[in-house]
Amino acid sequence: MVRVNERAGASVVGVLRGLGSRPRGLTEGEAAERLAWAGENVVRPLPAPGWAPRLLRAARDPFTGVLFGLGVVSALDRAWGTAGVILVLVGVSCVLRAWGEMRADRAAAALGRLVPSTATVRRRATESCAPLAREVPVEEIVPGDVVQLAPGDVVPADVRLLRSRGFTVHQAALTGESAPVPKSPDAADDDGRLCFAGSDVASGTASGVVTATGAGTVLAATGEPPRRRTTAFGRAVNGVSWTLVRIMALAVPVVLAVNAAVRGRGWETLPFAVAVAVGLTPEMLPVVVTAAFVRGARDLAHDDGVIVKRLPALHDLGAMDVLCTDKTGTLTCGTLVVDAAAGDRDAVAWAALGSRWLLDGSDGLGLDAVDEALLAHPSDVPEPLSPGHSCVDVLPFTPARRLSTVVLARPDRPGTRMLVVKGAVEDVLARCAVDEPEREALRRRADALAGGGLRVLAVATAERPSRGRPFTSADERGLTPHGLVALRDETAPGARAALAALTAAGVEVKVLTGDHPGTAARVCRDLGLDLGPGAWDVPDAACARVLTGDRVDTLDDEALAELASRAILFARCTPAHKARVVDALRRAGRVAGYLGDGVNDLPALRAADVGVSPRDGADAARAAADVVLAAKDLTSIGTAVAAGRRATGNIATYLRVAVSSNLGNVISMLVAGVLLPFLPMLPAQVLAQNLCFDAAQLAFAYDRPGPSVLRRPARLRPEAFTRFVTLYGVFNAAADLATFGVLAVVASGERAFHAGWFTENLITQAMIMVMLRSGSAWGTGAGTGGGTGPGERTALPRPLRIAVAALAAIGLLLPLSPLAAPLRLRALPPLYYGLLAVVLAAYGAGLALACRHRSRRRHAP
Ligand SMILES: Nc1ncnc2c1ncn2[C@@H]1O[C@H](COP(=O)(O)OP(=O)(O)OP(=O)(O)O)[C@@H](O)[C@H]1O
Ligand SMILES: [Mg+2]
Repeated sequence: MVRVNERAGASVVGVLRGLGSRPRGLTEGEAAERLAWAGENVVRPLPAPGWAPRLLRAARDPFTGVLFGLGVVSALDRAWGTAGVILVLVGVSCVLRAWGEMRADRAAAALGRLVPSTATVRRRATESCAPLAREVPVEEIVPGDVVQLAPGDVVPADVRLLRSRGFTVHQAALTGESAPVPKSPDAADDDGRLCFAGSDVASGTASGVVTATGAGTVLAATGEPPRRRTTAFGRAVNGVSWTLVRIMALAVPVVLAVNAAVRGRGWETLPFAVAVAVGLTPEMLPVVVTAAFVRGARDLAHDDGVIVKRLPALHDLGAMDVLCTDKTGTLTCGTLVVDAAAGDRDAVAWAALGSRWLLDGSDGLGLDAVDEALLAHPSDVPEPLSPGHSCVDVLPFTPARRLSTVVLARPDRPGTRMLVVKGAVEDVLARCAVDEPEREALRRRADALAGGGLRVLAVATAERPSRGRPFTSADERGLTPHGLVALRDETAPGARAALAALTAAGVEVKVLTGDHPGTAARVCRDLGLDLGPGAWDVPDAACARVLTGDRVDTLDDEALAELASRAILFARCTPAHKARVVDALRRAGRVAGYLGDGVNDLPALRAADVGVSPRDGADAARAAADVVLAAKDLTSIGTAVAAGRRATGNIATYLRVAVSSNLGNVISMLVAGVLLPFLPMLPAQVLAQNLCFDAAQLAFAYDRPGPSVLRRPARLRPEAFTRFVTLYGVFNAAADLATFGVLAVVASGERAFHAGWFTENLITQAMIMVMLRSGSAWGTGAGTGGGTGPGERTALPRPLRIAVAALAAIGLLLPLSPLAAPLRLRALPPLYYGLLAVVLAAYGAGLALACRHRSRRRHAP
């Protein structure tokens, strides 16, 4: 029935007629009917991928690539046993990875649904009723609905504009382009008249008729939105993966060369060399990662109402070492009150007049806290204009302009128009025609008021001859100032404590605001952020801790990265400045979070490693954020950071334990391969052992890391990781070699050797699972290459206790069970177990000593 987008070019009347709608909107009955045939307005850029694409994507990971390569090499060599084992490993790891991703996507989608979004539509109860603007869930929008749009809204469907005022949108979700694009019903082409689902309203207000919903929108047709750059989590996992891949690739030639040099063996050692390399893979990584994230995100949603929309953001939260936050509405309450005594009566009256016309022209939409405060202020002065005047145009506020203008027509002077301009003091004064001393005096007064923590606006007016074309920002010139308006904004309760807690947890806090540096500096000091000595208005040297947007503009990327690391407060920032500062911090190697609630925070929310928005922030801010906080309660960000660190700590524990024991095995296999006349481990045994290890290590997703993990940013650091696994890998190999010695004395034959090593391997693995986890009684191995202080032990959670006990039991009992024969293992003499106990005791003592030594070194002053 209603074909849509191609009608965009038609006249407003034509479009409305084509859609069976009217400027007053649909009736509730019509809307319900249309919902039934058009379906819910759910824009899903791509249907959730099925198994095949997921498996393909899983196969693209570096481990799978190496494993697959090794499998091909084995097959070419006709080593069918090894090739078979590898094939099983590749298959299992791809399936697990795909399954993990599916679970993660479902969990994220379920969490995402907890953050509902709404849109404002104009509808009528019945045909004869007056239209009412009301909020409806975005899913209930139908073609023909008349929607109203204001700054911070996400455009809910494809919309043909009917009316607009200074309307601009970000189309980043569609085009990746971040600058706001103007839209108007009078634009020359379709692109200018249409707003697309998924765009964010940057400034101004508009109403429009919905031309397409759900799968019919351009967003649905375009497919996946432009991908964000690699996240901190992706970088960390890549770093660790490639370290392992390098070791794996090195293992094959080393095994071949050593065997050739020492034993004079040729290519026949290839299958064995391959098995050694395969032994290094941490196959369970994707499963442990998903389980840790899903669990962390569920707990956060359940206990604290914090929604993690992109699961790896949990790692990025834990890894975050700098949090940039906006000020107004985030660190402050955002409920402004006019301070009449501090400002000028004349200015307050003019500003209130401007706000009133803004309200009138926008159906109450698009008013921000400043205008609301002015409207709420009880007027004690007469109207500055005689009654009967009307508003003919509006140049709305944008964070880049920092001012707003209403254009009024006066009945007493028909040929002229009156411009009423209010905005940031610097920006308004720059447009005023006054002599230097007066300008300077106003500026000084504004600085003094700002220094007291007040938000200050300047108000100015001008008369212009009326003319045919609309007024533009070029007309905001030669103004006459009317003085200053001062507004009070209390700091948010709990903000000081929350910032202190973040700082104590190793997260540096920086404030990025569009406000005056004086006002912002005062708020920072009130919240306990140390800005150092010196005044904000002395550039650079005196106070490097405060930077303004103007100064940011003069710096190249390198200089900005350096200064941004030192500065605490960035004032008079446009949205672009905020994003540039966040980018600079990331370039300087920091993991940067951004906390913000408004349209002026959107580019920065997208630029950050992790974007955080409060639930009552603008729709667009919530849509752009990775994490949505329950309320304006800043303490919950600390809770979310702790959850992120816990999840990362568990992943790191898994990696450390899995890779140290695997590396230990590789070293032992290398040595044993040279010493023994037979293979130290058969492919089937490698697989059985891997399966046991993998199953047991899944329990790490349910570990509770020690408190030290929560004390500083938790990052997977490839270098620290490599050092750690090398040290404990060598330890592990030493225990293996001691066991080989024991076996040489008490056992004879291939099967006994394999059985002896199998038992020792599983028990040592159980031991390091207990001893190398963070928060263990042996005081080591914390989070991510870090260390646990003395007395920080946390009890072994139940899943881990069961896993460890089962692993040790299988190690002891399998060679005695009926499974021993198919695995080509054999029972061992009792003497072996006695001697093994001695080896294990020595290994345990050695581990404990090494752990203590490491942790003492870390905690040395
Ligand atoms: N409705 C408004 N009308 C006119 N000027 C405004 C209005 N709102 C804000 N301003 C001025 O523009 C400046 C920048 O506003 P912007 O919204 O970018 O940031 P902010 O609200 O001050 O701070 P934050 O970035 O911390 O949210 C304000 O400091 C104020 O001087
Ligand atoms: Mg804000």
